[in-house]
This record gives sequence, C-alpha cells and structure tokens, in this order.
Amino acid sequence: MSMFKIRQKNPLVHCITNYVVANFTANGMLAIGASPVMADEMDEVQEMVSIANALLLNIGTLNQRTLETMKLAGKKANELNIPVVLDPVGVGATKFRQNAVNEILNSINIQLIRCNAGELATIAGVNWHSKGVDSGEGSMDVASVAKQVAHQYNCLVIVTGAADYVTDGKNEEWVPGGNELMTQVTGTGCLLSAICAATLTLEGNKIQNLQNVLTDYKKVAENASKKKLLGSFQMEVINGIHEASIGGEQWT
Ligand SMILES: Nc1ncnc2c1ncn2[C@@H]1O[C@H](COP(=O)(O)OP(=O)(O)OP(=O)(O)O)[C@@H](O)[C@H]1O
Ligand SMILES: Cc1ncsc1CCO
Repeated sequence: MSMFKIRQKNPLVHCITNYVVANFTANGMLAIGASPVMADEMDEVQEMVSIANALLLNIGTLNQRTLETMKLAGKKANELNIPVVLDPVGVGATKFRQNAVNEILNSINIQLIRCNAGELATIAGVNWHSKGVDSGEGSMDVASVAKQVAHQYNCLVIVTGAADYVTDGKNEEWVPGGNELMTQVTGTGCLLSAICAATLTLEGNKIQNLQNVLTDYKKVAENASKKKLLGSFQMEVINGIHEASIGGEQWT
C-alpha cells in the first residue's frame, strides 16, 4: 500500500550510493513512481539535496571523497529537515567503513538505519563474523539490539533477513515471508533502502508506512521467485514493485 502512496507523491530522492547498484536503484525507484537522482560531487551535493525530499547515504563503495560529500549532503539535509537514510553496507568488513559509519552517525541526524543483521551487530558492537557485504554469521537478539541502536542514535532501525524487523526503539513490527533468492542477486537491500527513503516522505505513522513497504517487498519477492530463474529475478522484482505501486490501496 505504501508503494502506491509513493507513486501518488512522486518524491525526489537524492541517492549517494554505490556503483554496483546505482542503475538498479534508479530503475527500481522509477518503477514505483519516485524520482531518483544520483549525485556525489562535492560542489553540488548541497544544492542537490536542497531540492530533494529525502537523502540516501549508502556506503557500499565508499571512499574518502564520497565520505566527505555524504557529510556535506547530510548536514544540509538536517538543516532543511529532509529525512536521511543510512545503509551501512558491509560496515563490519573494514576499519575504514566502521570509522566512516561512526563519523556519519555522530555528525548527522539519521532518521533511519536500514541494514542486515551483520551490519547491525557491528554498529552495536556485538561480536559477529562479517563476510564482505553479506550478512555473515553470529547470534544476537535482533530486536533488543536494534532497539538499543534506535535509542542510541534516536532513529528508526530496519533489520532485513528471513523476517524483517522495524523499530523506533519502543514500537516494533516483524514482517516475515519473502524468498531467499533476494540474497542471490545484488542490490535488493540497497534498493529497499532507497524505497524506505521515499517512504519517509509520506504522511502518517512512519513505522506503519515502513511496515507496509516491507510487506509489499516480501510479497514482490514471493511472486518474483515463482519462475525460479535467477537471471531474470532482478527484472521480476522491478516488475513486481511497479505492479504494487499501481495496484491501489488494496494491493497485497
Ligand atoms: N533468508 C531470507 N529469506 C527471505 N528473504 C530474505 C532473506 N534474507 C534477506 N531477505 C530479503 O532480501 C531483501 C534484502 O535484504 P538483505 O538482508 O539481503 O539486504 P542486504 O544484505 O543489505 O542486501 P544488498 O547488500 O544485496 O543490497 C529484503 O527484502 C529481505 O527481506
Ligand atoms: C557487491 C557489492 N560490493 C560493494 S557494494 C555491493 C553491492 C551490494 O551491497
């Protein structure tokens, strides 16, 4: 239902994202009727974010220069009350990513962290075996750790996996379902973060809106998996979110 609302609103989402998923993210955003713009030049990010409705910071292929542009854009977004989403891709993999995420979280008001369990563990300082940009392995109580992080940074937290979880530190929702093929193609999490940025521009209860989007996305994954063809799966996801966004209030 929230994808339908995003299409009604047509928000401009400024994405500073990684070069692996930039094209998929842009196509996914267009598919739900949002307007994506990718821009990471130091001399234009403040101007660009000023005309945007939301900002996405995704550290998937971060470097010193893009870290600086993220901080510039993030601070400007805060000044203008534009929601900022952080996708801390692979934060557990290197010291550079960990320091960068600490710097971002301590200098910018992030409205939502959208991460997988391994990324959450790193941000919370929980012992975890990271594996590049994948979730990796370990054990923790996702709900209590996510709530702790939400309190620490005064933000919403979404942790994706076999079941997705969303919290503001107090209220919480679980969204089960979907299909594991979502982890076999690149960028489904990154696109979801961009969609969440668009979702934060909607009126109404944030947790409820995000839960609706997570539910839609799980349903899209289930439908897309029916063909059991990995090569066309990404395209089926794009087709599915497009369908969800034109499906009206009742689409499930
Ligand atoms: N085991 C699983 N079963 C079903 N769905 C899953 C599973 N793991 C992840 N997903 C789904 O895959 C989507 C992306 O979540 P994931 O946790 O893989 O993000 P991510 O690791 O940040 O992805 P990426 O870095 O590839 O963008 C979400 O919709 C999530 O619900
Ligand atoms: C594979 C990969 N490497 C850096 S970012 C990225 C895309 C998935 O997050």
